[in-house]
Amino acid sequence: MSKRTITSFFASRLADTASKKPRLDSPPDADAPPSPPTTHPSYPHPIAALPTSLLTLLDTSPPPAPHTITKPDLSITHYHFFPPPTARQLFLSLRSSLPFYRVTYTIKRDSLDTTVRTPRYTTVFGVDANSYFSGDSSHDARALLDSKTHKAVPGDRYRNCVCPPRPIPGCLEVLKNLVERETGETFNFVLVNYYASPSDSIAYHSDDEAFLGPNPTIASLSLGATRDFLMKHKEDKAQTLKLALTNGELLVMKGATQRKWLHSSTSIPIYSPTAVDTSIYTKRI
Ligand SMILES: O=C(O)CCC(=O)C(=O)O
Ligand SMILES: [Fe+2]
Repeated sequence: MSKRTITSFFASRLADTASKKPRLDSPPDADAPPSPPTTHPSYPHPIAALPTSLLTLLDTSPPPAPHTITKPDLSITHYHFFPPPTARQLFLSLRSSLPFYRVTYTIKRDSLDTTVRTPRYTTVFGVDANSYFSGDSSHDARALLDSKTHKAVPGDRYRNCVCPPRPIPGCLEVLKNLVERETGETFNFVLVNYYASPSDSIAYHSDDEAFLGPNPTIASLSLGATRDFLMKHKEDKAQTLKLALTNGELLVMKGATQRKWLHSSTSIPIYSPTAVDTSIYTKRI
C-alpha cells in the first residue's frame, strides 16, 4: 500500500469518527451526580446505575468495525464494541450491582427427582411482546400493562413463567440502547450470565424457544476474560466454528442460526482472580 493510500485511509476514518453522532441518546455531563439506582418490587435490591465516568467512556468509544462469518445457515457479525479498559470497568460495575442467582431445576434420574444447579450465575430482565412496563427506569412503581389494551395485565398471565417479567434496569438499558443503535434491531430481554470460576460454562443448546419466534436475533456482549464460543451445525457434523470472544466483543447471531446451529461457551482455560467473565445476552422477541 502506498503512503498516499495509507494517509487517505486514516483521513477518511477520522472524518467518519468526527461525523459520528454520540453513541448515547443523552450524552452524560461528566460533572453530573450519578443517577439514582433503579428500584422495582420484582428486584431483591435497588440496582445501581453505571457511574457517570463510565457513561462518558461509553459515549466516546470509537465506532466498532464489524466482521461477518460465512458458513452454511449461519449469520454472525461480531464487533470490537468497547475498548478493553472500558469493558473491564463495565464488568466490575455490573458484577457488583446485578442480582445474580444460580438457576436450579429438577430432573428424573433413575426415577428419582434430582436437583441440578446450572454451572453459572444468571439474571434476566424483560417481558415478552404481550406486555410492557409503564414509565422508564427512573420510575420505581412501573406497572405491567397489556400491549394491546394498555390496561394492567391479568394476575395469572405469568403465573407459571420460569422468568417472571422484570423491568430492565437503567445500567442494562444503556447497553441495550447502544446495541440496538449499532445493529438496527430492537430487543426486549436482557440475560446476563456470570461465569465466576473455571468450571462455569453453558452446554450446547440453541436459543430456539417458541416464544423467540422462528429466526430470533441474539446479541451477546462479552466482558472480562477471553472465552471460547463453540458452534456446531445440527445436521452437517463437518460444520463447526470456534470463536475466542474477547473482553468488549459483541457477537450478533441472526436468521437461521438458532434453527440450524448449536452454541456453547466453555469454561475459561486459565484461571486467575481477574480472569472471570460475564456475557450480556440480549434477546429479541
Ligand atoms: O455466554 C455466552 O456467550 C452464551 C450464553 C448463552 O448462550 C445463553 O445464555 O443462552
Ligand atoms: Fe444461548
